[in-house]
Amino acid sequence: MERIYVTVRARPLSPEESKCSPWKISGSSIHLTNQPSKFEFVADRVFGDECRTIDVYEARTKEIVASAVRGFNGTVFAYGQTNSGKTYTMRGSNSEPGIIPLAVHDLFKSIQEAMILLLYIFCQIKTLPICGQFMHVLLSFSPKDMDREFLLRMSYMEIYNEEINDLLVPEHRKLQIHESLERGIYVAGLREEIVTCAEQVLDLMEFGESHRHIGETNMNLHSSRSHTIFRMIIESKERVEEEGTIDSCDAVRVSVLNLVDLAGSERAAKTGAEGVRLKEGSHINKSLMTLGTVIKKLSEGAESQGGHVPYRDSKLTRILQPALGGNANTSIICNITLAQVHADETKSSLQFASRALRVTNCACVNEVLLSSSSFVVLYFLEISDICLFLSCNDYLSTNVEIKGELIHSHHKNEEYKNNTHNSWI
Ligand SMILES: Nc1ncnc2c1ncn2[C@@H]1O[C@H](COP(=O)(O)OP(=O)(O)OP(=O)(O)O)[C@@H](O)[C@H]1O
Repeated sequence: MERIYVTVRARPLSPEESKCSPWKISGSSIHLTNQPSKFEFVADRVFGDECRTIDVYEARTKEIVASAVRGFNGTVFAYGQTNSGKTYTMRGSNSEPGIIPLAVHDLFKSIQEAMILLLYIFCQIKTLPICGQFMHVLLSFSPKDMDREFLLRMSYMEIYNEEINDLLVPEHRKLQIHESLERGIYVAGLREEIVTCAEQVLDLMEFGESHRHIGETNMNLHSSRSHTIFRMIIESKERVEEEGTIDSCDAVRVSVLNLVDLAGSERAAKTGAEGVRLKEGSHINKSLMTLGTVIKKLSEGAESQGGHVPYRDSKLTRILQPALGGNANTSIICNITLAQVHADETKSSLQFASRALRVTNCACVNEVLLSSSSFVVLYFLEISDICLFLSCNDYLSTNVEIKGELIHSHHKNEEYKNNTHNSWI
């Protein structure tokens, strides 16, 4: 069991704003200096306005990415009021890459380093002095991780006015969420593009970005009017001598890495929103309120006590359900501003973050053993759209057989083999 990791990032202030900021950061705590009733919040890390995105990335996301390569699901999302720097943090700019490009580069680098290291080991480099960097890589991979081949897919979707649009295929709009025994929770019809290098992923991301809903408000010239979920699906298996065959007993791992840029909560009085912008703002606020309720319920232990958690009240929480109290390593980056004029909004973002700190998840390696005669599920598997659950009783055993069969046939399927044959790296 591991709790959600919470990082706070404050965006830079104008010289005017910084003269009268009521906030003070010290270490991993932040508090209001001018209130009789003391407001203080302690996070895992608090970054002031001079920090760089790479520092925020290294606080936790880097580890989540490395775990995703090893088969653990991971989710990182940026939360905060409008204009607080969420898109700046997640997507970044040319001069300062965001969490998504940093994670994508790291993902491919981890896979490549593992392969290089394997070669070194084959060459008996153990007898030579090992420098610090190699030692670090060596420690982060077990020998089993090194001798694996990977198949990566990416998808990119937005939730705009409670409708799901595929950003990789702009004509795929109003997609539906489904749940089935075989596939778990999934977005039907969402394109999953097979990718083999970081540049390809970032080009696809740029393409997706150009179709995202962005609009001008009084608070932000380029305000995100939708939540976006950038997703990498990482499938891996042990490298076998004979290519293209499923061994008599193959272990397949599939993990999902979600990098989420939420739209920001907003007050119409401040954004000056009317008409379309007002409608967008009300959808944004409504879904963020559901996210807040889900986090509140989880922080009070509702799920473990059999209580109701309203995941279904918004598309956002429904899609992110596994990351909220489920099988994933999850981190929240809470973007705030220290300006006096937004003190109430910042306080409310920090209250959300403090509840998130009390939510625990249970991440485990998603691996299934496929054998030609039977299949043994080790943990929980989400393969593209197929979910398997650890089975201890008859009901789940039956499902495991159905899903194991599906995965088995998935891998044996000629179309799957042809489509993916040259894409394993
Ligand atoms: N850490 C930072 N350093 C420099 N500029 C920043 C930083 N954070 C935010 N900004 C700038 O502030 C503006 C608003 O940031 P951004 O669009 O990322 O906010 P947001 O929280 O995503 O807003 P919205 O919810 O309205 O989409 C942008 O011009 C961005 O470049």
